[in-house]
Amino acid sequence: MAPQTQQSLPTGDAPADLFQVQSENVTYTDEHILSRYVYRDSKVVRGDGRYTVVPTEKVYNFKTTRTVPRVGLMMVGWGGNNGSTLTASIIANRRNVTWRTKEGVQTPNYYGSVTQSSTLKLGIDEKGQDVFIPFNQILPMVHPNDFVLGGWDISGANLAESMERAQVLEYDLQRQVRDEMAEMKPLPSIYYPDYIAANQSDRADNVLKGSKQDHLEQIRKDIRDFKAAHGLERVIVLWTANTERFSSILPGVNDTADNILKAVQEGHEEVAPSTVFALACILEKVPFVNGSPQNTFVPGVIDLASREKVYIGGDDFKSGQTKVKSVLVDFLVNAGIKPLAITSYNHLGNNDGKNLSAPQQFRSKEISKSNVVDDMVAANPILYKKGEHPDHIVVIKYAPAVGDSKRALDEYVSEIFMGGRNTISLYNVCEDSLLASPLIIDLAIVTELMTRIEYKTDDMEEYAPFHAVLSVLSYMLKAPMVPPGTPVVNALAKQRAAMENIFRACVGLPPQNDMMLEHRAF
Ligand SMILES: NC(=O)c1ccc[n+]([C@@H]2O[C@H](COP(=O)([O-])OP(=O)(O)OC[C@H]3O[C@@H](n4cnc5c(N)ncnc54)[C@H](O)[C@@H]3O)[C@@H](O)[C@H]2O)c1
Ligand SMILES: O=P([O-])([O-])O[C@@H]1[C@@H](O)[C@H](O)[C@@H](O)[C@H](O)[C@@H]1O
Repeated sequence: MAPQTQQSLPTGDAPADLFQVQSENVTYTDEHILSRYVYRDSKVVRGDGRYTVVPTEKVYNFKTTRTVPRVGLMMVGWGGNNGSTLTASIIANRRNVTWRTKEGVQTPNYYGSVTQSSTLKLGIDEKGQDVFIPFNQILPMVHPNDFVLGGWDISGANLAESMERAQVLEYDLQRQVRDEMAEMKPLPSIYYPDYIAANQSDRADNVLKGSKQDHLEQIRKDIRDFKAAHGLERVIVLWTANTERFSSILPGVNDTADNILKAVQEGHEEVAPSTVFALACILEKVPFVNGSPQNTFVPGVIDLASREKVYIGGDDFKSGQTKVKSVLVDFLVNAGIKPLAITSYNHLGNNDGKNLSAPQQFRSKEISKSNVVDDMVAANPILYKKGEHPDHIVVIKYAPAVGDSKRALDEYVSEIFMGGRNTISLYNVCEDSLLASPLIIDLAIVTELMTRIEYKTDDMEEYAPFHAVLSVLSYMLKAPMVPPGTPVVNALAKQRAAMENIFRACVGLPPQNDMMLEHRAF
């Protein structure tokens, strides 16, 4: 069989459809891609210490609208390090701005975005070679260059001032995009001081007055006005504002849709700004994604999103230290190696770090960073008895001098063969915002794509959207939200495979299985 050679991707702008699937199970119309997909799994029946396994099949019919709408991305916390960095980067990519650093001329890209800079295997060619395509070609997706950007911030600084304040991007790039960014000004936002660190108060010069109900109505109006002003067909709202403290879950207050809406009307103190934003979005039929760790989605919000069939997703961008952890622990446990202690320490000096230096805001982050290994540990009862798990320590310290350049130090101590020990130490340094910004792109793109996909099983009369809680976003998130009562998956490879295989199914392709029998059985 011919050796695998580095495959070159199609150059230039891919045609409207880079590929078409020829199958009796796939139909292309001008409006839709229709696929009939046989979902195969195995049903396990427990016996007396033995299992009976029955392979199962269920037909899902998928319908994907092919036309990509004009999409607005409204960020809460637009003037922050992530929001300003993302905005400058999209402008740079859109205008193909180049800039000089000591390493020479730099060109814009979307590295770190799985939709823009990763590939997937389409199949094998006549020589048995793998054929790869850009991930964003598997289904029609919005291109980040086409996002219409806007949003809110409690800081009134324009986006050029915010970019300068963030100190993330090289000056030679900043100077070339600052004029355009200076025209961008965040809308006034909701500010409830006790939800974020007191050290944020000096930024809060761009805040809404009035009651919580007034705030809800204003955010709804902002969304409608933004949509109308830019002729948008779809708006996605994404929280990249500061980490809030957790809200208490209170029966009669935030446990149902009606109660949480009543709590807002009554101005209940236990309703966070992020929750008001989520409610406003749901009522405007606009998807809302939470890039921070707080429990924005109290039960009442999930109830309302389900009732209104509006997508919500979260929590907390999975950008660096946790992303590595969700790969490393998956490798160790699946190799039969038993992590005994995971110590994750990091320090950073940006405003996020400043906010997280307050105990309640740190606690929100500690929770989202600590649960990421639970599914991998629970899946291996050979290594871990029921309820047993590795020591897992999370430390975050604020060191202004290092700015956005987060230092992450991790130590993994594991038990290996015959009582041996293995210690892996990692030192991971990078601009936190350069890790998070591509995730914002992917969260917005995948969320928008999901609004154009419906499914119908043979026992359903009509096509329907997926569950309101978009668990398919989990690859980009530390603490993935899932429909109530369903399993949480944190292992990064599984998360990516799920997203890829769902999109493959929408064009009638089987899940990627890496069996490569064509290269093993001659
Ligand atoms: N790698 C990463 O950067 C990363 C990874 C995971 C999660 N996050 C989370 O993303 C969020 C943003 O990170 P960042 O580095 O951009 O932080 P940042 O502090 O630079 O930006 C947050 C912005 O939100 C604004 N803000 C605070 N409360 C607001 C409100 N109620 N409404 C509107 N704006 C408000 C602030 O003024 C600030 O401009 C943080 O919660 C952080 O924990 C970041
Ligand atoms: O995603 P990740 O690198 O594990 O976690 C990061 C933390 O280490 C960092 O302290 C925090 O400021 C970022 O918001 C992010 O949450």
